[in-house]
Amino acid sequence: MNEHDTRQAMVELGLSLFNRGYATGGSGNLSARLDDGRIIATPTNSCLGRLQAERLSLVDEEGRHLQGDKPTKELSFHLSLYQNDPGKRAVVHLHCTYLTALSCLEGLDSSNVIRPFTPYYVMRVGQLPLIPYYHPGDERIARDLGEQARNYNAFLLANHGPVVTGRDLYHAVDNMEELEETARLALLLSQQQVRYLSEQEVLELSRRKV
Ligand SMILES: O=C(CO)COP(=O)(O)O
Ligand SMILES: [Zn+2]
Repeated sequence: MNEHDTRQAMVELGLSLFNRGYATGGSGNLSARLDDGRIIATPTNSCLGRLQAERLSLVDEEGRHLQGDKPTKELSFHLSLYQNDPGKRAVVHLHCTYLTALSCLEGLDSSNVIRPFTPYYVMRVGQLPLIPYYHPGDERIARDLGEQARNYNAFLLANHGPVVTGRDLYHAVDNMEELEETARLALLLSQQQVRYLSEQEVLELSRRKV
């Protein structure tokens, strides 16, 4: 996608996420890496439902501000994901209700917060590691995500919310929506006897990534 189309996609997807309640108020941020390595990111304190294409922040690979409004305070973790895994071309961070609820629970399995029970969770996300709590904008989020970037395409920030990546913005948003619905189901089923997918079933699904 060229710069113009990326800007349009960011505005369109931000509005769509906002209109369907995945993003509220001024929380969350989006970014996408262009072919030349520059990055378009949502400005800090912006409402994802009211983004303007020409005001989106443009930064270089090192995060130097080139154009537009001041970028998100989470720019460092977006950059760290791109720098550590060239396959990642878009990053979506939200405070969506069910994943954020999950991120506040005690006793989570930090290697994989959601044990697989539906195919698309495995096919789109696979595993969801938990990142310890740090305040929003803390450089340690960037450090931890960078260390694990190659191995995962989604992360859950403890007491905060999810970070999901993709090969473009549409892919990252679709992955995020699948993950949020999976968290909703996990909480809905928390008092029920769930038949989890077997190791063999998970292995077979992980070869069918979408
Ligand atoms: O979600 C957020 C912080 O974690 C929102 O921050 P920004 O408004 O700076 O993007
Ligand atoms: Zn946040």
